[in-house]
Amino acid sequence: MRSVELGGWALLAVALPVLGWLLPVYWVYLLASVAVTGIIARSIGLVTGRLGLITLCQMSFAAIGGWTVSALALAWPAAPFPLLVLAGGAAAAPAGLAIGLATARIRGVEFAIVTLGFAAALDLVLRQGGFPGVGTGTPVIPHGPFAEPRGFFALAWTALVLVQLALGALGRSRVGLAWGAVRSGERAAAALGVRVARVKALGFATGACIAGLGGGLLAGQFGLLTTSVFTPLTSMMQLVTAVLCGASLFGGAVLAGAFSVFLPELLRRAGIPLDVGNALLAVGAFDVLRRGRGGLAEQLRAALQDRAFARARLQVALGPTAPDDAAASPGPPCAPAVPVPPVPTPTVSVPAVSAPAVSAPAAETGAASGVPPRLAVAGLTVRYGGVTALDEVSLSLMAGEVHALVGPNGAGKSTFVDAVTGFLPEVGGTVALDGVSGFDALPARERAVRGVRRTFQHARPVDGATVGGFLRLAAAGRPDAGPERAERIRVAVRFLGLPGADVPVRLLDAGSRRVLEIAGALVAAPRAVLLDEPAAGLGEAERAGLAERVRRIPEVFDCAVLLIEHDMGFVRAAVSRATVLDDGRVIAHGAVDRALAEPRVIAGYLGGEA
Ligand SMILES: Nc1ncnc2c1ncn2[C@@H]1O[C@H](COP(=O)(O)OP(=O)(O)OP(=O)(O)O)[C@@H](O)[C@H]1O
Repeated sequence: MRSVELGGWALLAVALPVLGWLLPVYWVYLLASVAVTGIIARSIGLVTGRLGLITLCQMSFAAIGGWTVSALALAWPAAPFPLLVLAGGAAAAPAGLAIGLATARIRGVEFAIVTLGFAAALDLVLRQGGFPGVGTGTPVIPHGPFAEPRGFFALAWTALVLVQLALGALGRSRVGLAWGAVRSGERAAAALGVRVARVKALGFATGACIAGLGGGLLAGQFGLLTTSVFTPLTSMMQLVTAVLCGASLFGGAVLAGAFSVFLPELLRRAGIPLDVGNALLAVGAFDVLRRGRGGLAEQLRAALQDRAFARARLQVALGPTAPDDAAASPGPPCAPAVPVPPVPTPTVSVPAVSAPAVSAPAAETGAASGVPPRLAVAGLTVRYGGVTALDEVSLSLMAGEVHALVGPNGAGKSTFVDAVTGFLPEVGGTVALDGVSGFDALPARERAVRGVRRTFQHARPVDGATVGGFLRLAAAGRPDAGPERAERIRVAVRFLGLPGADVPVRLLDAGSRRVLEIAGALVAAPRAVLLDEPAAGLGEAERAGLAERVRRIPEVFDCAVLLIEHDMGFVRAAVSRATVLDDGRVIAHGAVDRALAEPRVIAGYLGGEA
C-alpha cells in the first residue's frame, strides 16, 4: 500500500513538470484549473469526507479568498502572488471558525441549512458590492512568472500538493484522528476524551482556509471574478462532485477537479446541455451515498487495502494467557502512571436524594477498610418522559474488582452507564470518583479525561483509522509523556491479542472491534472502565478468552471494571460481585454467586439458570 502511494507521488513529480512544459498553453490552462478546483474539492473532502459534515458554502469561502486576493493585488501589484494566495486562505479561515463554533452542537440537516444560509447571505453581499477591480475593469495580474500560464500551472499544482501534504500530516496527528472519531459518532468521540466542539470547529476552519486558497488562485487565473462563480448552487455542485469522486483523498480531489473542468468541455463539444452533466453527477453522488462505501477514489483505496491485508490477521487472538503475559515487560505499571487531578467541588447543586432501594453493607463495598470506592454511585435516577429507567440505584465499584451489572432487557443497565459517564442531560443522584464528590457535575469528555472510560453497546471505533491510530487517539487524553503512552498501548495490544497496528479498523470483524474498543479504554490509564456487553459478536472460544482477560484487568491495569453482560457463564468467569437490576431498581447485590442465587433474580431474570 505504502509503495503504491510512493509510486503515485513519484509519477506525479515527474509527470507534472513534463506536462507543464510540453503541452500547448490551452491544455496547460485547463490542467491548472483542475488543480485549483481540486483544492476546493479537497476542502469539501475534509469537511464532508473526514468530519462527516455536509457543507454547502465552500464556494463562499473561496469567494472570501478571491475577494481578499483581488483587493490586495490591486493595492499592492508587485506583491509575491503566492503570499497573496496565503492571505486569501487566512481571510477565509476566521469565517469558517466562526461558523464552526456557532454550529458546534449541531450536525446533519441543521448544519447543512446553516451553511446554505451563509452561502446565500454572502452571495447577496457580493452581488451588492462586487469583487475589487470589476467596477474599474482592473484585473488581478499575478506578479512575476505566475502571470504566464505555465508559471501559474506550476503554482496551482504546487499548492494542491502542499495542501495534501499538510492534510496528510494533520490526518496522522491527534487532531486528524479526532476528526475521524467525530465522524464515527460524537458520543464515542467524547468518551475517548475528544473535545468534540473544538475539533469540529477546527476542521471546518481548516476546510474554509483551503477553499480560500482555491478562491485566491481563481482570482489570479480569471483576473476579474464574477459572483456567478460563487453562488450557493455552485457550492452544491462542488459538493456533489467531491462526494462522487471521494475528495477526502488526493486522487479524488484531482478527479473532482478533472470532472469540473473537462465534463462541461466534453458536453459542449457533443452539443449536450450542461444541465445533463450536472444531473449525471448528482445521480452518481446519490448512488455513492446510498451504498455508503465512499466515492470513486475511496472505493479504489479500499480495494487496494483489501488486497494488501488479504493475508494479515484481522481478528483478535484471545487464547489462554500465561499469568505474566501482559506485564511481560519490566516497564512501569500502566496505571496510575499519572495522578488523577482532584475533582473540584461542583458549582451546581445536586438535588437531595433519598436512600437507595437496596443499600450495600459496608463490608461488601469496602467502606469498612477506609478505602473509598473508585466509583460511588448513590441514588441514581433517570426518567425518559413517563418511563423511570433508573430508580434510586446505588452501587460502589471498588478498586481491584470486576463488578457485574446484570438484569433483563430494559432493566436500565445501559442507562446506568450513560448516566455515570455523563451522556444524559438530566440525572438525579450523585457520583464520586475516588471519594471526591462532584464527578456527576462534569461533562462527558471531562469524566473520560478524569479516568472513567466506557465502551458502547454498539461499538463504532474511528472511521478511517488504523488499529494503532485508534489506540494513539484513545491514549492521548492523559497529560503524560509519549513513552508511557506507548508502553500502555504495547501492554494493551498484547493483553487483548489485537492485530497489527497498521490494520485498518474497518477490516476487523464486529467482535474484534469491540475488543479494540476495550483496549481504547484501557490505554487511557483509567481509574474505572464500564464495559457494555463487550463479548457480543465473539465466538465461544474468544468469549472464554475475553472473560479471563476481563477478570485480570484490575491486576494488569490497576483499574476497576463494571461489566454489563447477559452471558452468565461469562459473568461468573470474570467477576467477583454483581448488582442485579430489574425495571430500574436494584433487586440483589453482593458476591456474584450469592446475588445470582437470590430467589427474585432466579424468578425474574435467570428463569432457573442459577
Ligand atoms: N432514549 C430513550 N428514550 C426513551 N426511553 C428509553 C431511552 N433509552 C432507554 N429507554 C428505556 O429505558 C429503559 C432502560 O433501557 P436500557 O437500554 O438502559 O436497558 P438495558 O438494561 O440496557 O437493556 P438491554 O439489555 O436490552 O440493553 C427501557 O424501558 C428503555 O425502553
